Order: sequence, then structure tokens, then C-alpha cells
Amino acid sequence: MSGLPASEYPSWKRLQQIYSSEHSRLILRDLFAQDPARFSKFSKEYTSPSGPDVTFLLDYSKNLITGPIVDALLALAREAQVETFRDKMFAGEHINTSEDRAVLHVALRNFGDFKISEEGTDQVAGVLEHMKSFSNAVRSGEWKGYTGKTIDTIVNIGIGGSDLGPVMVTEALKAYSKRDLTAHFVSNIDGTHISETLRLCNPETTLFIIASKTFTTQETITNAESARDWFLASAGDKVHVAKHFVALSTNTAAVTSFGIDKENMFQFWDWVGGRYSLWSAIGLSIALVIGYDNFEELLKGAHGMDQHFVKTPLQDNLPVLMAILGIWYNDFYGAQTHALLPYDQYLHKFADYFQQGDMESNGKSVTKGGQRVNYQTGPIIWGAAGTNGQHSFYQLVHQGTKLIPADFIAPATTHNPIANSKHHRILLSNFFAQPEALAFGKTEEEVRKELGPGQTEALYKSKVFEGNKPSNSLMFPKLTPATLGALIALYEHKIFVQGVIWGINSFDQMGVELGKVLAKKILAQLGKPGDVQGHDSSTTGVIHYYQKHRQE
Ligand SMILES: O=P(O)(O)OC[C@H]1O[C@H](O)[C@@H](O)[C@@H](O)[C@@H]1O
Repeated sequence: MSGLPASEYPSWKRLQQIYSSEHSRLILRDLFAQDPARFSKFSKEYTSPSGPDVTFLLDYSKNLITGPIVDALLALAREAQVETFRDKMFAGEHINTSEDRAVLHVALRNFGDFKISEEGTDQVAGVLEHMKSFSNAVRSGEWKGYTGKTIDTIVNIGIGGSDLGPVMVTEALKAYSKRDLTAHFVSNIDGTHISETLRLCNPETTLFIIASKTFTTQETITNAESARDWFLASAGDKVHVAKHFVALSTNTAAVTSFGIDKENMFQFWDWVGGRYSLWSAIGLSIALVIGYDNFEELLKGAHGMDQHFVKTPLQDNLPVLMAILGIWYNDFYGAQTHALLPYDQYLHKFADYFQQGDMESNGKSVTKGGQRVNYQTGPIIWGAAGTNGQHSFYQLVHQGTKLIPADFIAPATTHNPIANSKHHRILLSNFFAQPEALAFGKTEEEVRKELGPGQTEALYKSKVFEGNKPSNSLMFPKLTPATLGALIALYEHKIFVQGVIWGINSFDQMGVELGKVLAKKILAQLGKPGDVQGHDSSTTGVIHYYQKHRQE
């Protein structure tokens, strides 16, 4: 964020030296054998400084680190002025320099501790109040559809940050949901998405939530128009739209011209980034599904993590520790990806959510000062809920040629203790086993002993696990709304810290623009082959193929 390329910091060079001279000696088997206190040295328990109780354990001892390496990484964070930029963010300074905006998702969950004076922050409580009364009215059945029936289905129409957060959180907190209110999420412009969803809806009992920060996003507006047409085909009179369509946006003019009453609009502000917006009015579908009180718990859990991030010295600061570990692998070990592996079915959208959160934030190659970086920035984020991943891609993680740092995440207690928690114990035994197997592997000697003599050399070799694959383990008592809030905020701040160190702007997303502009140009040329102008032969050829084969 200082705009200085990270490679210019003295500690960057020092870390390069440490990596070259020491990495061959950084063997987890040896590091654990040499130091019986390694777990207590490299693990931390988080307790929320305020609000609802949230605790979790972060065990980062299975990383390829020593005390001096952590110190050098912390020195890098200091040289990059992480604390200064963190304080600037919380003070509302315009750290999103390319768009000249403050970055204040933390103001959406500020229960009194931070003094923030940006325009609009004084309206946060009012919008929350509006969300509370509206969600209560819908959930209690007081809000009626145009024929006097209770709402039993909600459809959130949005994409990117206006979809992924609500989807991930409503899935994660399904245990808290109102089971007789069905929630659907439509994002894709592909007509299949809205069509298949509408087949499941009754116009008399469905509420559409049009979620778009800008209210200009082509996918969302097109889907919303098709939903309105479908609704009016039954309801007839436009006056009924008011009972069945609400909007979540920063753009009042566009919302009202769409035909949604101002009364039914839930406001937010340009200092809320799309991928940081689930805490804002964009969270309305969350409040509807889990109830406003649980939504507030989610916010409070995140606020606790904000306080931890602001007040805790760097060496004990969890987002900072997770960030510097990521930098160690990304920039010195050359790891290309980072896997998020929650052992909790409720968190099955967690990796999808942070694909946008991380990759749209830190997928940049130019510093804030405009210089091309000469090092790697944001990793590729991916993952799946355990144990499904074990039966698909873990083979490569264990024995492939790539280094894949991973976060294993799990609750000690399940919401579904079916068969006396047998399922959960099996699940957790895998959660404990995988990081162990990755870290310590299985030597050739162990394989030979196990198989006995007389096998082919190839078989012995194929059963060796090299081990030394790093991971974090994150465990909490139970997946509550407040715990989830803290967990999301933990990753948000991790991403922030990495962006500061890399000197990039984590809060714009210029990379999504070019494709949009080209698609608009192409849309106007799809009519006939002769209209297809100004493209390379490949693009022209594919469009011509489409024109030949389409049936409309
Ligand atoms: O909420 P909106 O304005 O519809 O934007 C939806 C999405 O659009 C673009 O892809 C990006 O800007 C994302 O960050 C954003 O989340």
C-alpha cells in the first residue's frame, strides 16, 4: 500500500537468503523431533475481546518455519508498514487510491469502538434497523404478497459480491435457518439459472431481492427484468411489484427507475467493496434466512476480530501470522495456490467465497505506485469440503509435484450429532489425519518394512509419501454465527495484510472490465456473419460457428 515493491524491503532480501541457505533443512519431521515445545510455540488460541464468545485454535506448527523465519517475516510486515495502513483503513482514509475511496466494511460491524467519520457511516444503524423490521415482518408472516399470502420463498438476484457472501453464509448457518422459508440465489446470466429457479417459485409467495451495488450489472439487471416479467404475467398490475421486489444498492436513481419503491430499497455506500459487502444491506437474505438477531451475532463476531486485528501486536496477531505464512510459500517457495479445506459440510461454499475475496483483491501485478511487480502476488484459492476432497484431489496434494499449502478448518462439535456423533468423529479423525500425513509422510524405509521383501522397486517407490507439506489447522467449538463472523474477518484481514506487503491495491477490480467491454461490442454483432468485425481470426471463427448452428 505504500506502493513500494515488496522486493525492495531489506527483510525481503534477507528472507531470500534464508530460503536459499535453509530450506533444505526445514524438514517437519526433524523440526518436531528437535523441539518438543513446537506446538505451543506455534499455535494460538483466539478469544473474542468483546461481544459474543468466540474462541478458536490456530495451530501453525506444521509450517516450514523456525522462530527466526517468523521474525524475518514479521520484520517484512513492519517494513511494509502494515500497522500504519491498517490504522488508515480503520480511520477511513482513502486507501483504495485508484477509485479514491475509503475501505470501511469494518464500519458496518462497528459496535461503538472505532471512531469513523466517513459520510454514510452514521446511517449504518438506520439501515440495520430497516433490515431488522423488514426481516421480522417477512419471517413472522406479517408481510403479505399481492393475494394476501405469506412469503415462503426468497430469491436473491445478484452476482459476485452480491451473491457469494449471502450464498456462503446462508449455507454455513443453515442450522439456524427458518426451515419453512426457502432461499434461492440466482447469479448467472445463463437463462437456465433463473428459469430453473422460477419453476420452483409461486408468484404469490415469492419475494425477489435484487442485490447490486451499482445496479448496472448486466447479469443482475437482466435476471431481475426476467423475474419481474414472470411475476407480472401472474400478478398483472405493476402496483404489486412493491410487495414482491426489494433492492439492495448504492444507486437510488437506478433502483427507482427499475420500478422498485424507495421504501423498499436498502442502502449502502461506495466505501463498501462488493466482495466485502455481506455485512451491509447485501446481507438482507442472510437476515431473512437466519433471523436478524443471528445476523447481528455474525457482525459482532467479525467486530471482535477487527478489535483483535487493531489491538494485538503483530507477533500475536492472527490475520498477520496467516498472511506472512502465505507470503513465505507464495514468494519464497514458489507455491502457486492455497487450499481452503473445511471439514464441515456447512462450509462447503467457503472456498468459493474466498476465491473472489482473495483473488479479486490480490490478483494484481502493478503496485499502487504503478510499477510492475517482480514477485508473485495473490495465490490461486481453491478447495472443497472434507472428506469429499480426499476422494478427488488429495492424491496430488500428497504425492504430486506441487507444493500446496492448505488450511484445515473444523468444529469440535457438530450441529448434527447423528448416530451418537459417529459421523462427526469419523470426519474429525480425517481432519486430524490429513495434516499429519501431509507433514510427516511415509519414508521408503517404512514402506519396505510394511510390504516386506520381494516387491518391485516401482511399488516401493509409489507408496512413499515425501511429506513436509505445510498446513494450518483451525478448530473452534461450534459453527455459530459469531464464530463464522470472526472466521470471515480473519481471512479478510489476512488478505489486507498481504496486499499491503505486496504494495498493491486490494480494493479495486480493474481486471473484470475488459471482458465486459468486449462482450458488449460482440453482443451487437451477433446478428449475421457480416456484422462480425474487428476481431482476430480465432474469435471471428468461433462466432461464425455459433451463427451457423444456433436455433432461436
Ligand atoms: O454488486 P454489483 O454492482 O452488481 O457488482 C457485482 C460484481 O461485479 C463485478 O464483477 C465486480 O465489481 C465485483 O466485485 C462485484 O461484486
